[in-house]
Amino acid sequence: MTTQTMTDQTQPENSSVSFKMANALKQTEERTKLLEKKDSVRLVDSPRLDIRDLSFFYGKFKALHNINMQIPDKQVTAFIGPSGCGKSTLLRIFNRIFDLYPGQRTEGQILLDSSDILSPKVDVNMLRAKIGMVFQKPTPFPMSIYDNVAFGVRLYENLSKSELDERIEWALQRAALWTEVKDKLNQSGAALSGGQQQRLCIARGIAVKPEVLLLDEPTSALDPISTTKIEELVHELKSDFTIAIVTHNMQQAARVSDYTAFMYLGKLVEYDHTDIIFTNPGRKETEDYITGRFG
Ligand SMILES: Nc1ncnc2c1ncn2[C@@H]1O[C@H](COP(=O)(O)OP(=O)(O)OP(=O)(O)O)[C@@H](O)[C@H]1O
Repeated sequence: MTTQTMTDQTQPENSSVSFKMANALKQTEERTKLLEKKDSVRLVDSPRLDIRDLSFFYGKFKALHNINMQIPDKQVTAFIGPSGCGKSTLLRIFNRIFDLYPGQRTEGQILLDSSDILSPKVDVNMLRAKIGMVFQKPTPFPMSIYDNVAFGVRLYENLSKSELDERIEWALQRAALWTEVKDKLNQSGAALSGGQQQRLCIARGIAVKPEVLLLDEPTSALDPISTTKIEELVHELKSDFTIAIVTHNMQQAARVSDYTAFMYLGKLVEYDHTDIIFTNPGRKETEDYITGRFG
């Protein structure tokens, strides 16, 4: 049934319910057409983020071009591609960090739980509780280990002392840091090693129980042992969270991710299951990149 006939049959002229239904149907039809048209798109079984025709501008410079993809729930999606292709720009859109900078703007939509997170109506603080981010360099706040992890929880929730203690322990356990810090929770987070600091930042990120965790090159400043720990952690965390990770390290993408997106010059060139991207990519550019021929 087309949108038009649906509308005609069910709609008393001013019924907002039928109007919404017709609108939703129209959007679905448009989306289907869009997806059929594009080869750099992959639909996933249970999308957590649905990115629709997303473009991004730094002033007049268009850094991202009409990205269409879905990020699957409780899986790890890696973003790879040569320096400057737009990986970090894309990740920073997901929790609207770009809002902090004048002159940066988006076009298109990103749906989370069927609402557009790019809408001006969205409460950005609440959005950042749902979509947490961990940066390249560990960035513990200048406060104790406990207060670092409690920081976001205190902002968004009103827990009793014992509930907060429980949440801190849970987050540090999930971040595989509890046994190393449980006897020094009041010490400064800055006194931990780089790898521990990054796990502290992950604990801080998950303490508010976000739906999505964004990791922007989380191991690039770490030694190999800490890197392995974070990679194991990423694998563990996907049972609870949807994870998107930007990495320069292709072995890392191959090891930790279920899906991989290859970007080049602000475009999504190819997006597929990680084993397909690394063993049988569909595009020459992807093959050239993963075999080290450029980038
Ligand atoms: N603040 C900014 N103002 C203007 N242009 C920017 C800004 N930040 C990034 N760009 C440009 O946007 C494009 C994408 O940059 P981005 O940092 O997202 O790439 P990337 O793939 O994450 O690179 P890298 O792997 O080196 O971190 C590049 O051309 C970059 O020069």
